[in-house]
Amino acid sequence: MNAKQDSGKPGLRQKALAGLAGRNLILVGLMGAGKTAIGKLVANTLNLPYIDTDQEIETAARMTVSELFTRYGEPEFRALETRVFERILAEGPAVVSTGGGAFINPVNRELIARSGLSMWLKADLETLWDRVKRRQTRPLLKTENPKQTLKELMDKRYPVYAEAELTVWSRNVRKETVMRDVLKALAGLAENEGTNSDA
Ligand SMILES: Nc1ncnc2c1ncn2[C@@H]1O[C@H](COP(=O)(O)OP(=O)(O)OP(=O)(O)O)[C@@H](O)[C@H]1O
Ligand SMILES: O=C(O)C1=C[C@@H](O)[C@@H](O)[C@H](O)C1
Ligand SMILES: [Mg+2]
Repeated sequence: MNAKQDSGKPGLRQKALAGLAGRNLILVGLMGAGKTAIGKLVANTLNLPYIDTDQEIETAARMTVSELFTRYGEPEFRALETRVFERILAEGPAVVSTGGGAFINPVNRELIARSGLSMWLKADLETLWDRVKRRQTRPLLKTENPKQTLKELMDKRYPVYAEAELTVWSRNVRKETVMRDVLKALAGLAENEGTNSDA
C-alpha cells in the first residue's frame, strides 16, 4: 500500500492541506526522530516537494555532513545550515526535514516562524537509540558513549523543540501511523480555525 492509499479517511489529506494553508511544513527533532522517513511519506501524501536540509547542505558543500564537521568544524556547518535554510524557506511550500540542531539556533527559529509551520517529532530515548545505533554517519554521536550523548542532547534540546507549533509523538509504531498522526495534527489546525472564525 502506498502512502496516499494509507492516509486514512478521504478527507484527512484535504484537511491537513487546509491546516498547512500553503506554508512550509518544517519537521524538527533529534537524530532518529524520523524527520526524513516520516517527512518523505507526508510529502508524498500531500503532493508537496520533499527537502532535507542536511542533503541540501551536502549538495552545496559537495561533501558529507561528517566531512564538513571534520574539515571546517561545527560553527562553519551551522553558518551553511542557516544560508541553506533561507533559500529553502523562500522557495516553498514544501515538507522540510531539518538537521537535528537546526531548530536550536534562534536565527533559524525566526526564519521558520516567518514562512513555515514547525512540527516537533518527539521520541523517547530508547526509540531514538534503537533507530540510530547502527549507523556511524552522525558526527555528534561519535563519542565514547553515544547513548549517553543522545540523552544529554535530549536534556538540552527538548525544551527548545517544545517551542515548535505542533508536536507529534514519533512512537514505535508503523511509519504510516506516525504519518497519519502528522496529518491529523495539521487537520486539527484547520478545525480550530473554523471554530475561531465562528466566534
Ligand atoms: N515509526 C518508525 N518505525 C520504524 N522505524 C522508523 C520510524 N521512524 C523512523 N524510523 C527509522 O529510524 C531511522 C532513523 O529515522 P530518520 O533517518 O528518518 O531520522 P531523522 O530524524 O531524519 O534523523 P537525522 O536527524 O539523523 O537525519 C531510519 O532507519 C528510519 O527508517
Ligand atoms: O543534531 C545535530 O546537531 C545534527 C544532526 C544531523 O542531522 C546533522 O545536521 C548534523 O550531524 C548535526
Ligand atoms: Mg534525517
